[in-house]
Amino acid sequence: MPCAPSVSAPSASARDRAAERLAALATPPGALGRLGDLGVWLAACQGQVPPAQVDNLRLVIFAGDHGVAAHGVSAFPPEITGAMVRTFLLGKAGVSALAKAHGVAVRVLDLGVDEDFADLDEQTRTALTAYKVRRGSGALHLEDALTAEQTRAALDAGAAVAREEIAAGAQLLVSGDMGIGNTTPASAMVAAGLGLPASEVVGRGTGIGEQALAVKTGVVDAALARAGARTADPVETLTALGSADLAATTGYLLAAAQDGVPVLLDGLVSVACALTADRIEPGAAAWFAAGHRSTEPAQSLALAKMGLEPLLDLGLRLGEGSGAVAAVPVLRSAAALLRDVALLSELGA
Ligand SMILES: Cc1cc2ncn([C@H]3O[C@H](COP(=O)(O)O)[C@@H](O)[C@H]3O)c2cc1C
Ligand SMILES: O=C(O)c1cccnc1
Repeated sequence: MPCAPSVSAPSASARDRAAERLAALATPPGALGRLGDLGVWLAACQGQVPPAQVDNLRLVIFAGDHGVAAHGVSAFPPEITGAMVRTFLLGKAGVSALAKAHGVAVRVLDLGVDEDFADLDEQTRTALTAYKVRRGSGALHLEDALTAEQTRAALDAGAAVAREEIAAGAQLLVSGDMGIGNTTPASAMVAAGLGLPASEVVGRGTGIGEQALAVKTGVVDAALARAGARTADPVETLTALGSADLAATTGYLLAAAQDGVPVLLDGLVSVACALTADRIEPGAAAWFAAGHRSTEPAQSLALAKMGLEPLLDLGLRLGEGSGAVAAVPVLRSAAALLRDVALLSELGA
């Protein structure tokens, strides 16, 4: 029987050679700061020095609805999820503008939106819903978000999508999220992974006030209590506390790490799923860089647990992949510096 793919580390020899090249550039030692470190990470992921410029970047937005959204945890109604999916298809969302500016390909997939998109033309609807697992996910404080079979199907779907993008030439993958209420399951997954109470992880999402924040905190604590000891297992955590879209995102990020393709992480959902991927296969996080710091406490806590320092800190709290895509020019800057700067030994001084 073939073994399931597992995660190997980025190339230590490419990392060492890249660090040597960085130290030998015609710049004062350390002058490139974190751009230098980022270039070294990229070279280690690619296994080549200098690293190739990152031209082929792909964002996949995993969309889904969340039963918990009917329980007062978001500032917006669930109908926005489907409306935003249509906006991604039109190329008019926040992340669409950023992706256009930075040459990032965007694909949106419905893993669990609570509607059937009957108004879309057949080709668009077929592509959008090809990996759909269910309509909406269970309200995590009251019932499991998914069945075990649905969790497996969603993890496999995300992995298949990552492999399609890699086969099409992706040099770097980004995950995006769309789903009203999704910061609640994402916070619960971080609380489960880090062993923290809701009060330490929960944030304001789309901009909820004090009252809704108290409701959201209570919901996450109730969900953690309901899941109990199952939170010790990352796949069980997805079944109890996640959703179809979050499980697919986890499978996508894990497959990127297994196949040795680097990832720029986005906000809370992306990072909660990255943490879960790293719990499933420890070492996966070595393939991830943090695009930005979101305003959600759980995102910062999960990044710290994975040892990742965000490239940008702009007060962004959008999701969709926006913070990762905004960091793409930083990544390209790092690659350009390690590729195109002369060596001090070549100066002839
Ligand atoms: C118009 C609009 C566009 C968005 N794009 C991303 N989100 C983000 O906000 C939601 C999560 O926050 P919460 O858990 O508070 O609902 C998700 O849909 C996420 O993708 C949006 C939210 C709205 C309203
Ligand atoms: O951190 C995020 O990515 C985030 C925050 C609020 C709403 N949606 C996403």
